[in-house]
Amino acid sequence: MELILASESASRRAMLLAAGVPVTCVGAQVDEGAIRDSLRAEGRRVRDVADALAEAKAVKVSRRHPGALVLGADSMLAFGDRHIDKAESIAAARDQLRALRGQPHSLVSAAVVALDGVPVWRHVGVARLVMRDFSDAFLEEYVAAEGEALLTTVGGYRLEGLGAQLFSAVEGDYFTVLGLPLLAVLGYLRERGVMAA
Ligand SMILES: Nc1nc2c(ncn2[C@@H]2O[C@H](COP(=O)(O)OP(=O)(O)OP(=O)(O)O)[C@@H](O)[C@H]2O)c(=O)[nH]1
Repeated sequence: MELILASESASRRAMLLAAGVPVTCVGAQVDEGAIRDSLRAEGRRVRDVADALAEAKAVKVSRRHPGALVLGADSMLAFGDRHIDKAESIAAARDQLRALRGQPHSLVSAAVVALDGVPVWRHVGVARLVMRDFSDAFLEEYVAAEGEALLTTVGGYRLEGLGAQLFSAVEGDYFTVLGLPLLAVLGYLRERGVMAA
């Protein structure tokens, strides 16, 4: 059975391919902002919003690919009562990192698998990260070194890269931080016989 990744995330695609899961990537083109705003207005938790976005992506793409398992995903930061998404500018990313400095936050990555337009599996992974109280000079060097990459990730960091220098502690699943609760996804694919058990 073919697995389709309803995501344009290079990190998610790379994780699955590195784990030996052949995937075809198809962008979902979902209006994430509309879904996010309406659920936030209802006071929904970050994990529920991420789950709903992952479902919307998986279901939309699976309607166009009957018979295929379609994996959708979404990652967001929970910081106090704030829901944090990808920054829209380098200045905003810098401000976001300054706000997160010296504080704990959670990175939530939701995954939903859909088949023929119906969700058939879901999992939400949560990792807890503690950002060290780095200096302003460090922050400027980091922002200059990362540049546009700051806009491609939900926290403005790539843990597997320079982002490692931002943290004093990371608790939970490394893959969840990178954008996918990969171990849970692999477990499901084995259950479905897509991968050898
Ligand atoms: N490489 C890397 N990517 C990260 C890290 N933290 C978060 N991300 C990425 O941040 C992005 C979160 O944005 P999302 O809206 O969930 O996904 P997207 O990249 O817009 O892609 P779609 O699934 O098509 O919506 C994802 O691509 C995650 O893989 C990290 O530490 N390293």
